Amino acid sequence: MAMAPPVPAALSPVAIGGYSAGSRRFAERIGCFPLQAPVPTSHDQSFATAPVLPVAIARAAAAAIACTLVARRDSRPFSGRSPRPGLRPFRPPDSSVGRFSKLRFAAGKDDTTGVPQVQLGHDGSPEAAQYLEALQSRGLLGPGCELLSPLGVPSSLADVNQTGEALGRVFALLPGGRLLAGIDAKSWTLDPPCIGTGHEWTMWDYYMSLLGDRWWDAYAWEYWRFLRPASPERRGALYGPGGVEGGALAPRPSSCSQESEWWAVDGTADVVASMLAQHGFCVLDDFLPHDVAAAVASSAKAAWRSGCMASGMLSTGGRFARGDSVLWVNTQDPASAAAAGGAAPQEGQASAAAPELKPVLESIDRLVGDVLAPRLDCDSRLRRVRTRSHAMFTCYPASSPEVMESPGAEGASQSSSSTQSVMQGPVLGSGNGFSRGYLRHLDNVRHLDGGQDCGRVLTTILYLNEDWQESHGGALRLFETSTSLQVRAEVLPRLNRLIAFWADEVPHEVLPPRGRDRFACTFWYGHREADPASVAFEKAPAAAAMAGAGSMFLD
Ligand SMILES: O=C(O)CCC(=O)C(=O)O
Ligand SMILES: [Fe+2]
Repeated sequence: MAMAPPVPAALSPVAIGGYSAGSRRFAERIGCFPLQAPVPTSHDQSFATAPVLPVAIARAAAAAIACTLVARRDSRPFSGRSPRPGLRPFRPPDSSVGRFSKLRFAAGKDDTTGVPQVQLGHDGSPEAAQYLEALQSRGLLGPGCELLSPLGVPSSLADVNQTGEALGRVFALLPGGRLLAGIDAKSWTLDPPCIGTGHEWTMWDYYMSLLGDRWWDAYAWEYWRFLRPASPERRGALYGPGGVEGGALAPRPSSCSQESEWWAVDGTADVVASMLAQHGFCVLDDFLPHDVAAAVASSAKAAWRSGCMASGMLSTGGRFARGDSVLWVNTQDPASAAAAGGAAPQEGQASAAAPELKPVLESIDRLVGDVLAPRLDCDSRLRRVRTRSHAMFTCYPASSPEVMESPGAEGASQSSSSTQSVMQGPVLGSGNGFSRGYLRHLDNVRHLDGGQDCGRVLTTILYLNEDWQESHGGALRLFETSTSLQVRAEVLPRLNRLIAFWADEVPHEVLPPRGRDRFACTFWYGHREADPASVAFEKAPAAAAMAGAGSMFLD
């Protein structure tokens, strides 16, 4: 077997975020956010300090979960206080409790409209009718749900009925063609506002604690019911004529001969800034000279091949939501760090001397500090920026052959035309209860009920994948903030493409890549030094940019 190439010095891990296994399990169990990122003490996944959780919160959460579990064991509907604000257990009418233990998912997709369609079948029984009416009356059927037969009339669906299994009374055909295992829907279902709120992950943690791996089916059910493609007007405004991806793509003037930093030229810079202001994100192709981007891409690949990337971890401790592997690389110049008070990189840290990262940093800093900040001066967010994170390299590994061959993969690859790309979703990537992309989230949940401000203001991502086609999946799907699961745009992770978006305003999801590893490098601009892995941002609009900000790591 060929030897993996050596890791370039520039990519030796600084510290890879995460929590000690014990504290992570604890956080997962009670579904609470650790309040403080622990300071890394070594270069692996373990940190010495466990996250600090106020005892009162921990006890309250544990008690609420215990109460729920007891309620379930007794087969009584959950009647305790909801442990998660925003989580409202759904209770079907009493007569149907216990009857819908086999909500069955099967294959289905809509070929014509591009609107994700969930088709619901049932056995025609009064209980099924009650259940579906209850869903409908609570607005829980979702916009794409369609009954396969009128209530009271059994739905005929030959291939589902032929399985020979005892069917439940209600079953669902989801887009993507994947046959999902049944979930127990007897005591609750999710409320649309839960999806994408600050409590989303604690809620899914909670469901996981009840359902084990089957939580994924619940997620898929909710996702496909409520996913809405971008409206035609929105598509026209964001995607450009005929384009299905690259929303708010900054137009590179054909007259511009400048290869490097063409986006900083006056008129174009105005367009870029106004895209961010108008849409909340902007996309720049050919962001760097090609050889600079290619060098970063090959470093990322080398790091992945040499095995020095570690599993991405949520600050909640949950692992299920993301399928990437991560490597943080220090971008701080050792000399200036030392001058700023001895915050020199520790053993194993890479430095700003990393030749392939230096021009990247210079360009991204220039974009944020010289192009966006002065033009968006009235936007208080950019004025607050004082720090920039180190570089976070990510790899979302190619889906395994089994996933590739599943009906879901087939369904999704057929959907590569513009109207149907929206049919791709996380269901395709699921396996062992984990996502192979990164489920919908915000990079900063500060606006959301109970959300904590992690300090991130602007997310910038440089994509590193040559010849990436739509059939490779892996798009960054951006959602509207106001409406649950309303798609805003999709962006393919093409080499040398940069996307910038507001960390607290644009919910997004990474769709699972197909057949190819997907690489990217992310930097966050923040308003305080405590943001993970941050350093002072020299071009910071804030008057008192933090000098020699410390390094905290949390991926
Ligand atoms: O790689 C991407 O496109 C986005 C990754 C992401 O959302 C994250 O790391 O927070
Ligand atoms: Fe993100």
